[in-house]
Amino acid sequence: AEKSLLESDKQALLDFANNLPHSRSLNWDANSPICHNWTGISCDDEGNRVISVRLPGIGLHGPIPANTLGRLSALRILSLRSNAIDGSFPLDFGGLKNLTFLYLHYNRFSGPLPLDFSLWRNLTVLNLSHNAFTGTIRTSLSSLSQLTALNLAKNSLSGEIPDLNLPNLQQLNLSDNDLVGSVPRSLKRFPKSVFLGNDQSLLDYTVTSSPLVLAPRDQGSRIKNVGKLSQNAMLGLVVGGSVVGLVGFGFLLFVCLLRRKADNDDDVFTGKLEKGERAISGGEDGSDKLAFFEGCNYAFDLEDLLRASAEVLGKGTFGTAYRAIMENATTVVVKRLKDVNVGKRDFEQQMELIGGIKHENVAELRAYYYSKDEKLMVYDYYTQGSLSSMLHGKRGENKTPLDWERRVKIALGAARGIARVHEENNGKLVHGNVKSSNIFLNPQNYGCVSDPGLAAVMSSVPPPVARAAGYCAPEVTDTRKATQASDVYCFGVILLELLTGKSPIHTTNGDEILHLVRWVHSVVREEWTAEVFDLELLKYLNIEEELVEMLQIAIACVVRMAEQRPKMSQVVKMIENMRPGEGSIPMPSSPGVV
Ligand SMILES: Nc1ncnc2c1ncn2[C@@H]1O[C@H](COP(=O)(O)OP(=O)(O)OP(=O)(O)O)[C@@H](O)[C@H]1O
Repeated sequence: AEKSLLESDKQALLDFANNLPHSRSLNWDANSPICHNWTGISCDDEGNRVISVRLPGIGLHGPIPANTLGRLSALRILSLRSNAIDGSFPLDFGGLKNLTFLYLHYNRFSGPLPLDFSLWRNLTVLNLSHNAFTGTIRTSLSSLSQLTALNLAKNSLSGEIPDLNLPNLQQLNLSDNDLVGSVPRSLKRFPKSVFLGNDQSLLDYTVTSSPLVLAPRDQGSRIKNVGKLSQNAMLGLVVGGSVVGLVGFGFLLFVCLLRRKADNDDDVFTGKLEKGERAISGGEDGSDKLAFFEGCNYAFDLEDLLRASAEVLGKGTFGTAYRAIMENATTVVVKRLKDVNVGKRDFEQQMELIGGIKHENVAELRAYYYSKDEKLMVYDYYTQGSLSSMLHGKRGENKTPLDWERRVKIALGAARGIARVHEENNGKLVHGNVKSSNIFLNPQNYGCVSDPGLAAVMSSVPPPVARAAGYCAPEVTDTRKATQASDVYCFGVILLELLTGKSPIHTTNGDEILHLVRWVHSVVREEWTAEVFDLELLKYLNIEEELVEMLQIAIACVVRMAEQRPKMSQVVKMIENMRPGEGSIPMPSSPGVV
């Protein structure tokens, strides 16, 4: 049955190519294997269905013939950008229920946008810019809860912009249309540039500041009542606030504590922490205290945190990370969690579990804080940044050259760290968020994993934002439930990042989004193995064998069937075997000892 599905996909593509003139020839030979040889076509791992059609700049001209591409019911990626296709948006695309990326920009499409976008629930990126679409922007776009990028620029769309409720939307462009009215509330977080080239009235709004900065005015009257310490905190925050680019983290905490303070009159602040003291907070209900872990050498408490100035490091799946610099120059990372759905007891239990992991390859949780309104975690600050920023650079900066030796150490360390996490809780703890922005370097320059076990306290694993989507094991896309096997998959993606130097989801010249795992598979399948590797690595001599060996380990980790993936402890052994010398490095703390 599967073969016949592929056969009908093939027929649909032939019908398409035979009925739409194109100035460049396609090598779509009915007798050659479609998944391997046909330009622009890729299939799923089993080779049963066509999942991606990419035909940019082929010189396609004329309308898309009806009942052709619309029959590719397993299609996830469709790119026909930069052609000369005209006519209206094909009605039969409604059958492409799995469509995730749709690129039709730089064509001559005209007529209205489809009425009902809810047909494409998985749509993540939609680019229809540089066409001649008319009519209104559809309200039904709101049903695309996965949408991260929407580009409708350079069309002739008219009317008002509907209030689109798209929480995951990160990129928007509606410029150069004939839109009127005002920018709806939901889109005021985007800069004015995305509305340029429409009616002037659209530019008359104030960009809403980051929703992070809590500054309720009515708190002002309470400030007088909080005594000396808090006045110091105020001072701290004024100083912090005067530094450009710093957000008043103190203020943030301050406000939230103030609220508590007003609610119950306990003293909010504990005294200084004795070295090594287990300081799970002294307050009556303990709700306002930072809970530190044993052996923590930090001499700071909430009061110091209050006075810290902080900078937003980034927003992640589970919340926002801040770099907080204390007055004594201690720098920590504070993670402010959103959507925690467990009670205090369960939260504490999970934090104790995570904080109890003492291992050189697991970033240590130093302290945490739980109150009704605020859940915080405190980590060391890693000055070198994450593996992600080292490999891919933040906006082109920060890129650290990583030679092969360093990459092997990072891979090995991260593998050991994840394996250690998997031993916790009677061998049941899942990391749940393995990705290169959660890998740091320990003092010996081995990889070190951060952020384990958070999924357990969160309401649900949110749909991955585009950046994280490349790590998502295929089964997790449906189940939304991370497992140890899905951690192994994510680790495999990190190995691929280390080998290729590419991001798990990367764009090619023409804004198209490629999925690293699929890309590697397609290249390896066609036996261009050498082309897979990071150019920077190819300048080192005599490492080819190790590169290929590591590639094999990576591919074993990202196999589609979860039960066929190796266990993390086996992955550690495989990497160690590649490097006989590495296996003998003693581990400072034996697993399980807290
Ligand atoms: N302890 C740390 N030291 C230095 N940088 C950090 C630390 N923890 C996080 N970061 C950086 O801060 C940014 C935001 O981190 P955060 O963990 O909130 O998001 P993320 O890693 O992108 O996603 P997720 O929430 O899914 O882990 C990332 O670039 C991350 O690498």
